[in-house]
Amino acid sequence: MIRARGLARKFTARGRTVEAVKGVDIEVSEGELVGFLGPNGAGKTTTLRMLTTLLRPTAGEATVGGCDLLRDPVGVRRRIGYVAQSGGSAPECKVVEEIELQGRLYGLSKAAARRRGAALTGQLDLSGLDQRLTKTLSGGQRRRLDIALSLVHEPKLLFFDEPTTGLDPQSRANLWEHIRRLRSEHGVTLFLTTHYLDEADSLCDRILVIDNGELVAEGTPDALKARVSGDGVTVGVPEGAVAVAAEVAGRLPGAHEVTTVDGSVTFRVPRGDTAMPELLRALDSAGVAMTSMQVQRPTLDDVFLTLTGRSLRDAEAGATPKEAAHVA
Ligand SMILES: Nc1ncnc2c1ncn2[C@@H]1O[C@H](COP(=O)(O)OP(=O)(O)OP(=O)(O)O)[C@@H](O)[C@H]1O
Repeated sequence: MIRARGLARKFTARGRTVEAVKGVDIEVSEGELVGFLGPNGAGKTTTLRMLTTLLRPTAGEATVGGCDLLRDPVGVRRRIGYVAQSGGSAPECKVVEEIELQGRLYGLSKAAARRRGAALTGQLDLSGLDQRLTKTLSGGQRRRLDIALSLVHEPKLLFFDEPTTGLDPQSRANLWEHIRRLRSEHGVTLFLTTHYLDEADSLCDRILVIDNGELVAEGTPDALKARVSGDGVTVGVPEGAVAVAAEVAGRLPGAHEVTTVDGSVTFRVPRGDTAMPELLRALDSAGVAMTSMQVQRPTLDDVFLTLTGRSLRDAEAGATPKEAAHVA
């Protein structure tokens, strides 16, 4: 469905050149739900805008939906849907009118546009809202309308930029369900960008991790997490016993990354659950009473940290602000 080789994009603004995407290879098969994960400013939107023909690459090539990105952009556009971060509905238009208008723009007859509008409002739980002005919709409802608009021409490949940014937890969960159904019930292949770890983890079959315009990893959420060496363990002990507890923890087979913070010791071991009884015995022999204990399976943030040396959240905090002007 998507095959990109060495896709790159530079921006030059006010005499400064930014290499937003530095030559990425992307492969997405039919029926996959693939996430593009990275901090703010990593190059996700730029890549998506290139793959959807909105921005010309400065280097590289791609086929999208079977059409060549550079030689047949119109063919690409016919075969894909794109839900942009900002959405695209007109505020003073009714929901159903907006969908039907989109259908007409894609060349459907009035009757066919009406049928498509009815099918899409049903599919995306918008039936009861079809006479509402789009400006009165909630964030989640507007997102569902954006999806409906992108599906009018029945594309088999949908690009989705930050699907749930700005939504409350309930609307996010609801939107995730709709995204899953697009694939399972309607056979749509999905490529979405996100900087939410939980979103990538729960929704995607496969994740591509991008940082500073380069792909730094790719795999299923589980395979990526397996690249982090072991479970994280945090053990609480009385203030005066932290140094002894750290020494005891460091002697466990395979223990590494031992650190101490206030009244606790954290470290990694290959298997947190099997290390626990041994740690308890060893602490007991050293005369240290454990006050709390937590074992954490690796998260995607641990993956990002392992790969880049920075936490995804820190990377977000240090992101470079976007230039105001687009230099295409
Ligand atoms: N039109 C532009 N002019 C100059 N620089 C740009 C332009 N668009 C993007 N950039 C820069 O390219 C880099 C990648 O931006 P991009 O929007 O692709 O990141 P992103 O991963 O999508 O971030 P976000 O999660 O915030 O949407 C950033 O450094 C950004 O400032």
